[in-house]
Amino acid sequence: MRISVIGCGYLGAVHAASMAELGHEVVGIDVDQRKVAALCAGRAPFYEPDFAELLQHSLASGRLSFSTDVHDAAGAQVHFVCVGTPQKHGEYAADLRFVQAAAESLLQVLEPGELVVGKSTVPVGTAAELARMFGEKVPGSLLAWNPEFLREGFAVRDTLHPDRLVYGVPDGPDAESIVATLDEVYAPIVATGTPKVVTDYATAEMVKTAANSFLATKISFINAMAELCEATGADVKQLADAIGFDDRIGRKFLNAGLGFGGGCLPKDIRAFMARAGELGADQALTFLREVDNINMRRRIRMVELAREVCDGSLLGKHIAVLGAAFKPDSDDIRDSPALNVAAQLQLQGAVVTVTDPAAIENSRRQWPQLDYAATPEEAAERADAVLVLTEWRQYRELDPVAFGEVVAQKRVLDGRNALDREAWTAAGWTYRALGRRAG
Ligand SMILES: NC(=O)c1ccc[n+]([C@@H]2O[C@H](COP(=O)([O-])OP(=O)(O)OC[C@H]3O[C@@H](n4cnc5c(N)ncnc54)[C@H](O)[C@@H]3O)[C@@H](O)[C@H]2O)c1
Ligand SMILES: O=c1ccn([C@@H]2O[C@H](COP(=O)(O)OP(=O)(O)O[C@H]3O[C@H](CO)[C@@H](O)[C@H](O)[C@H]3O)[C@@H](O)[C@H]2O)c(=O)[nH]1
Repeated sequence: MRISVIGCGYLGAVHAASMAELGHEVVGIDVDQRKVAALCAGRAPFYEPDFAELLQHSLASGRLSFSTDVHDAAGAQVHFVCVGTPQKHGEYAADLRFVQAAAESLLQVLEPGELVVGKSTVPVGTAAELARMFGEKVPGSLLAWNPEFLREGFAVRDTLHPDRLVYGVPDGPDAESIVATLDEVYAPIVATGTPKVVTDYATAEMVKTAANSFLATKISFINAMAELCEATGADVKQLADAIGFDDRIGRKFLNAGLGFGGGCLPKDIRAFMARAGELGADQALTFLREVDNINMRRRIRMVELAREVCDGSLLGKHIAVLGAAFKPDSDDIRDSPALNVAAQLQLQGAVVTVTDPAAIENSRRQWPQLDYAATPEEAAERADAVLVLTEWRQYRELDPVAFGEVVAQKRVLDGRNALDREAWTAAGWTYRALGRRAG
C-alpha cells in the first residue's frame, strides 16, 4: 500500500520507517529541510534506540523516502498526520496550527477515496472538524483518528508491537471500509491478535488524553506520597513496592522522584483541562490541576534539597547535574525536569555543569547559559554536590568509590530514586533522595 506520513518528528519518523518495515511504500513529508536531509541520508535526527537501524533498513529496501514537497504524497491511499501539537504560548490549550497547516497542504494532493489518518494528540472535537473540512473540499475523501501511544526510548518496539490499536471512525457507511483499510495498514500487527478498539472520533481522541492523564496522575499520586514521606520519615520507595504488589494498583509508573516532563504528559493534561473548560466541563478535570501542581513542586523541592545539602547556600557552589533529557534513552529536552532544576540552581548562584549521554547538543541550544561536560567525571570535578536527575543506565551503574575521587564533597542527590543507596553511603557519600530519609 502507498502511504504518506506528514510530520517526521519523534512520532512521524518512527511511524514512517515502521510502516515501510511492515511492507508498505512510504513517503515521509516534513517542512524541516535539515530533518528531511538527515532522514534521506539514513541519519536519525534524534536519539532513539533502534531507530537508526530501522531507518537504514527501510531506506535500503527502497520502500521508504522523505521529502519536503507534499506533492510527493500524491497517490498515497493513506495519509498519516503526525505533526506536533505543543502547548500554546502562555495558555494551557493545544496549538493546532501545525495540524491546520498539514491539513491545508494535504488538500493539494488529496483525492476522493483516500484516507487521512490523524495520529497527533489533539483536543476532542478536532477530528470531526477536520472531517467536515475535508468532506467539503474533497468530497469522497475519508478521515480516521488513530492515536499513538509509543513511549520515547521504546518508540520502535511500541510502534511495531503496540499494546492496542484504536480506530476512531465516522458513523455511517464509510466506517467499514475505513476499518478495512486500517487493518490492511497494520495487517502484521492485527494478525498477532493485538487488541483493537473501533470507536467514534471523540472517544478515540479522548482515549489518548485520558491515558496520558492517568499516567500523569499515577506519577503525581506517588509524588504526593513522597511529600508525606518527607514529612513523616517514611520511605516512598518501599511504600510504592508494597502498594504495587496489589495487582489492582501495579508497580509501574509509581517511581517517585522529580516527576514527569517531556513533550507529552505536561502539555497533554493542560490541553485536556483547557478543552474541558471550552466544553463547560472544567470541573471534571480540576484534579489534573493538582496533578500538575504536585509535579512542579517536586522540581522546587529538588532545588531546596540541593541548598540544604550545600550547607544552606547555593552561592558559588559547584553542582554537577547528571542527566538533561526528560527521561533516559532519549535526547528530548522538552519540559525536562532535569534542565529546569539545573537552570534554577544556576539562577540561585550555583556554578552548574550538566552532562548527558545524548541530550547535550539540544540542551546547549536551549540553555546556552549552562556549562556542559561530556562525562559524569568531568561534570563532577571538584563538585560540592552531584545531582542525578535523569536515570540513564550509565549513572545508575556509576561506581561510587571511584566517582568519589573526583568530587570535592561526597554529596549525592538521587532525583530519580535510581541509585543503590547502601553502596553510595558505604562509599562515604551523603545520600539524599525525594521521599526518603537521608542516607
Ligand atoms: N513523541 C512522542 O513520544 C509521541 C507519542 C505519541 C503521540 N505523540 C503526539 O504526536 C505528535 C507529534 O509529536 P512529536 O513528538 O513527533 O513532535 P515533533 O515536534 O518531534 O515532530 C513534529 C514534526 O512535524 C513537522 N511539521 C510541522 N508542521 C508541518 C507541516 N505543515 N507539514 C509537514 N511537517 C510539519 C515538524 O517539522 C516536526 O518535524 C504530537 O501531537 C504528540 O503529542 C508524540
Ligand atoms: O514512574 C514514573 C514513570 C515516569 N516518570 C516520568 O514521566 C515522564 C514521562 O515518561 P514516559 O511516559 O515513559 O515517557 P513519554 O515518552 O513521554 O511517553 C508518554 O507520552 C507519550 C506521548 O503522548 C505516550 O504515547 C506514552 O504512552 C506516554 O507514556 C518522564 O519524565 C519520566 O521520567 C516518572 O517520574 N515516574
